[in-house]
Amino acid sequence: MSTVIKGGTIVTADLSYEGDVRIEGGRIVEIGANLTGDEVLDASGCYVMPGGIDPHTHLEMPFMGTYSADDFDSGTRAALAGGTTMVVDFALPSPGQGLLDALQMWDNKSTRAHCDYSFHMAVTWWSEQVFNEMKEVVDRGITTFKHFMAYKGALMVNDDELFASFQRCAELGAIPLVHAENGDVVAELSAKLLAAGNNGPEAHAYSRPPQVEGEATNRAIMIADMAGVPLYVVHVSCEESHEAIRRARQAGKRVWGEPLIQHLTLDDSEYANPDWDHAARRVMSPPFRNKAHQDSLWAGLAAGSLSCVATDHCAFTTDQKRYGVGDFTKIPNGTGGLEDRLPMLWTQGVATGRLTPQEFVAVTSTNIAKILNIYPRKGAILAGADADIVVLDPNREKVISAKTQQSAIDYNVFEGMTVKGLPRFVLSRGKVSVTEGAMSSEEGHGQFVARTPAGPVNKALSSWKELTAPRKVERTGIPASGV
Ligand SMILES: NC(=O)NCCC(=O)O
Ligand SMILES: [Zn+2]
Ligand SMILES: [Zn+2]
Repeated sequence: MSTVIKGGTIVTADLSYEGDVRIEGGRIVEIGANLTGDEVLDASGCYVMPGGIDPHTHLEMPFMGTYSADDFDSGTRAALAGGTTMVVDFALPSPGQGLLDALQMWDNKSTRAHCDYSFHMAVTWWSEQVFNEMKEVVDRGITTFKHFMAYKGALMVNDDELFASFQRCAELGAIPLVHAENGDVVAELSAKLLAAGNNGPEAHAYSRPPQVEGEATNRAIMIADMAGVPLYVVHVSCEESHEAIRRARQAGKRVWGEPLIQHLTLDDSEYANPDWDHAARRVMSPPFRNKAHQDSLWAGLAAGSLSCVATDHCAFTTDQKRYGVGDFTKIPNGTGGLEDRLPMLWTQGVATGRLTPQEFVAVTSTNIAKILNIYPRKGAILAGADADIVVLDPNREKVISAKTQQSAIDYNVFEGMTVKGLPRFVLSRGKVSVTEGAMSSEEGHGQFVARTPAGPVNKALSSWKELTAPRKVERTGIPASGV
């Protein structure tokens, strides 16, 4: 059985050209003119692009006394509906829990996935057990380790733990990720705000000013540099953090920054909304920022100082958000976005001229595939690549509404916004999973994507570090001790 995507414009991270794409056995087998197949998908007037890869999701994650509401069923349906064909979710051991134990939990949950997926492993505490299990985790194809510099008293790790874990990542050819916010300062500011009676959702934003993010980003960059390892900074929301990444990259450090579609398109005026639910639904860390920070993030995507657009999809229902009535620190942190990332980025990025279609592909798919060392199996339209494809119709439009979304929650932070640029078809390893908004995906179709460590950047960096490592100077004729 073969499928041909016919008559579209193929757009990759570096090229745009007319061509048909033939798929067999879940892979792209041929690209050319006038191809034939058993099934034909009409892509005329559309862009044929690598399916989106969302490198940052939290599906059915235990967090702040509850579980995020989208699981691998609804979450990956939402992904596919919006043109995302792979998600990378965070396996999150609770402090004291083994990494392999947590991995087993995530393996069990992910059997419901409709699209392919991989995991990052979180390092939420440090011990000999964690040190040892990191090797086994890498051997199982998980080569990225996330560290929370915030959430003091829960997931946060301190600088000595960061340094130890980063050095272990360097040895294993793995990449550390950081949630960069100064958790000590956030805890102090939160307590101060609460003591002053400032307990509404807007206080969440006051407790996490851009400085806490800029400071932690810079600290993580320097610690990674000393450990001799690349660094990936998740949910970069502000100029302070972007500036630290930009400066590091200009100095030759291997650092990637990931803004979220929410931070690019929604701003902090949301927290001033008089409706408590409206504001609380938008509580996430880092919080939404002002327009100047948004401009910085857009500029970073165009300039290449920021690399990937993610969602940090961590959706909680309104009832769950209400755990924090009277105390903003108890509002579960997180927002949704999986279904909306590509259409929002196309509408507000490509249609406005802030990004080219090629840059769109780079920041939604190809760059992260390269960082994760799964390119060109993922993130590419090439013979041999997995047929994870979005056929994007630049003229299809809709108004975003919670009523028609795949996500299990009862609202959408982009509610009422018009998006133009929607999938006509979405294919997951060759399976047509979405046709003009109608779902035909299959629970359990998604497969785990194992990754290999020591990608090109890790290799280059370790060669450089080895070359420039401290070396003892061998001397002859050393004078006698002066004592
Ligand atoms: N971002 C957020 O508020 N929630 C999800 C967990 C995290 O990434 O910090
Ligand atoms: Zn985070
Ligand atoms: Zn996250």
